[in-house]
Amino acid sequence: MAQIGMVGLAVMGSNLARNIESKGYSVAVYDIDKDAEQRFMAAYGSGAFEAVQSLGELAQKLETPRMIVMMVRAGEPVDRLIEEILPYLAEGDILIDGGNSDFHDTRRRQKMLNEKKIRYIGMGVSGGEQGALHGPSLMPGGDRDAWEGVKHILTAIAAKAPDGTPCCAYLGPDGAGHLTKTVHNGIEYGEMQLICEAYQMMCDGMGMKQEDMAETFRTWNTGMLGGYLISITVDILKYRENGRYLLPQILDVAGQKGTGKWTVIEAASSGVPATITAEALFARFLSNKKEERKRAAQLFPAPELAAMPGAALIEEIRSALLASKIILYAQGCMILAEGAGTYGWEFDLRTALRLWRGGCIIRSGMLDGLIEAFGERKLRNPMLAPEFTKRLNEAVPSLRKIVAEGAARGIPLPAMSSALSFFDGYRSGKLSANLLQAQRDYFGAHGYALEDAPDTPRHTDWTGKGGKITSGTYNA
Ligand SMILES: NC(=O)C1=CN([C@@H]2O[C@H](COP(=O)(O)OP(=O)(O)OC[C@H]3O[C@@H](n4cnc5c(N)ncnc54)[C@H](OP(=O)(O)O)[C@@H]3O)[C@@H](O)[C@H]2O)C=CC1
Ligand SMILES: O=C(CO)[C@H](O)[C@H](O)COP(=O)(O)O
Repeated sequence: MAQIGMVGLAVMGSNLARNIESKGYSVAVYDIDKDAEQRFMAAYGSGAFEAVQSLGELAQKLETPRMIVMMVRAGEPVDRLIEEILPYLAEGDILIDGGNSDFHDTRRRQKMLNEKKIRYIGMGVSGGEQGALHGPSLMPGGDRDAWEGVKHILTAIAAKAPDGTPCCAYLGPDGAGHLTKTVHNGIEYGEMQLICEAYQMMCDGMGMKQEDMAETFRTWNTGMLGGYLISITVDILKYRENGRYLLPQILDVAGQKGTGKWTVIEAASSGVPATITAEALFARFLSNKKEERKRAAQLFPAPELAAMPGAALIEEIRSALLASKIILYAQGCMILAEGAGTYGWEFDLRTALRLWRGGCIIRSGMLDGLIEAFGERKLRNPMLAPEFTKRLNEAVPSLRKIVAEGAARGIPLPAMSSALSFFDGYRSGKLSANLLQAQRDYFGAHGYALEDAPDTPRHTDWTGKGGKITSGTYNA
């Protein structure tokens, strides 16, 4: 009998199964793609693995209560798999969805499964192929007693943070784990786009050679700015195939599998201005319009300016990246905090931040500072913590300079520009929304309030021709 089942043996499922087995557990493995299953057994079958031919056989081969991890594509395949496996499960069995599921789906599935007395965990997994094999960051949410049943396995396979604690902890009920993973990926989108913009400034703005850019990113891989994404950027910049750098040969059309989009949808639903992830997502969409972009490039030439000189400018790009990254993480924290309130979860933001210190794609030198910032006092935004306030005041002048240089040269910097706009909006005691409210009241009788009576709605007949009926003043 096997102690745990793994369904889906592509890159994540197969490596997680190997990780679990390496910690002394026996694993029953199953994939609908029988070639994938055979390849897995041919390579690793000498270990404590047992391949099964059907979901019914999987259920028979597992110790009870059964623990089954699903590592399949998010969306309809998860629903289909649950429907197919359900007849073979018994009361108290534990199903874990380790894919990148939309947390709304996880909430729905947990409710449905709990009614059938099946325990459910929606678990974010991050770290890609290497993380899954050697230690991922695991973000479980769902049934607490299911967590109690599986935590010995999950904490054994998880990455360890620099202080030695496992990057795996229970985050809260139903969708808490998957929302945490979604926001992780939203931050991932933002940070990747910011790094790409720094690269484009160096490459197109300064005409730097690829080996010099690699060396620059290498020196940046320290402190708050340092982290996994900077380190892989160094490797990518250095990589050659047949003597030629590979990076310039790669088609500039970005893919995406949904989590960035869901982060932006959740941010919009809960009224959080997650501007950097939104711009990073839209930048991917724009990259897809390759043919149109090529045509437009003929019609709209870039401003002709000499390449930007100087080592000092590289330091400005570094600072601009740091300022943007602080704002990006602050926006991510805002989404999580808002989500926890909306869905009524007992959710400690610091637990999520601790899980991101090892194993995951956004592990970086910024996390300890964020955990400390939220520990000190009930902060809504880490930008208001003294350490981050100081860093931002030091680095934002560089962000202004780089955004201006990019604009003058026609280099698109959507994530950095939106970081700066957010920053300036956030630090403005007075915005132009007074005019906006007046416009809404003018054309739709939506009402507005005065500075000295913010809770008293009023309406003005701006043209002298309006009626006496006003619109409701609710916010959607
Ligand atoms: N790749 C990554 O870096 C990361 C991926 N994830 C998430 O993990 C999940 C798995 O990703 P990944 O490993 O990349 O794999 P894929 O999503 O590419 O493939 C999943 C595997 O599961 C199989 N499968 C699909 N439906 C079933 C089913 N009903 N029963 C059994 N097997 C099934 C697929 O077979 P077939 O191909 O025939 O459909 C395939 O072999 C996804 O949700 C992904 O978003 C999370 C973190 C990182
Ligand atoms: O979850 C992941 C990393 O954390 C996966 O690699 C995911 O596929 C990345 O998102 P996208 O494919 O949309 O870039």
